[in-house]
Amino acid sequence: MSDESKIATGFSSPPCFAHELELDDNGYLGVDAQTALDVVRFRKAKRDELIAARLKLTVKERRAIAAAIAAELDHIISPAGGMTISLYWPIRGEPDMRGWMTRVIETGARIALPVVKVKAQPMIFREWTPGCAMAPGIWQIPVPADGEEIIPDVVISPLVGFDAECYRLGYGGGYFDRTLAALSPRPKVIGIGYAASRLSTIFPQPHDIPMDHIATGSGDILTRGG
Ligand SMILES: Nc1nc2c(c(=O)[nH]1)N(C=O)[C@@H](CNc1ccc(C(=O)N[C@@H](CCC(=O)O)C(=O)O)cc1)CN2
Ligand SMILES: Nc1ncnc2c1ncn2[C@@H]1O[C@H](COP(=O)(O)OP(=O)(O)OP(=O)(O)O)[C@@H](O)[C@H]1O
Repeated sequence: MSDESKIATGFSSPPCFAHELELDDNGYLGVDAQTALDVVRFRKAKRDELIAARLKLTVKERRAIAAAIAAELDHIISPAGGMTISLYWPIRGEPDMRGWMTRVIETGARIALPVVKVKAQPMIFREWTPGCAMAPGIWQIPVPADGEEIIPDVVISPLVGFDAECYRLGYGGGYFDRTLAALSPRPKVIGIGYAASRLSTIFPQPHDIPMDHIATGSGDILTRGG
């Protein structure tokens, strides 16, 4: 601790900022309105920047990174019969993991995709198999057209950005955070994205749920708290 803050507070531990927290409409602790607005602005600017940067990668580069991420995923979770793993249908330059999804099914594991049934609510998951009937979901992203709701053991989520604490920056809908908050027991959560999408911090807010691992195909798998 710096001498300056010791002098300022007279205490040997950092000051408590609990008085700056308040309950929002959802009943959870939030930061003050100005801070929340600053974070929203920062995230929007970073999203636009990071998506534009990854769209500049060539198809060949993106393919090589997706293959390296697949190898890291095999290392982290070893897909096998009895497991249900959720992934995503790639958009806007996200790593395309559809080849790996098919290989995972060959191990006997099941693949699920997220479905936004109600805007600004937790997503549900439906099983995906190669060639299954698909229908356009939110943002026209294809989702399995029908099938019962299933609960994944492992959720693999695409990252627009991430930080060293394994916090995720997504598309600003709060969908993964809401979904993870609603799942009990909580699945293992792995974020995947590009090494160049790393930020020093995403300024985590009370609603942000960190990933357990982040794989970028760079050979350096991030583990929360590790
Ligand atoms: N490929 C893929 N599929 C996915 C996700 C993903 O990240 N990647 N999702 C992962 O979650 C879900 C969709 N995520 C979405 C996130 C935001 C908005 C959206 O409407 N954003 C608003 C801004 C929100 C706001 O500011 O309140 C917008 O762009 O206008 C839509 C879908 C489900 N499917
Ligand atoms: N558990 C929750 N309950 C209620 N609102 C939430 C919850 N999680 C997130 N939100 C809301 O969603 C908004 C967007 O969150 P955030 O910026 O973290 O989205 P994101 O993780 O980038 O998006 P996505 O997961 O959709 O890709 C937040 O400002 C917050 O109001």
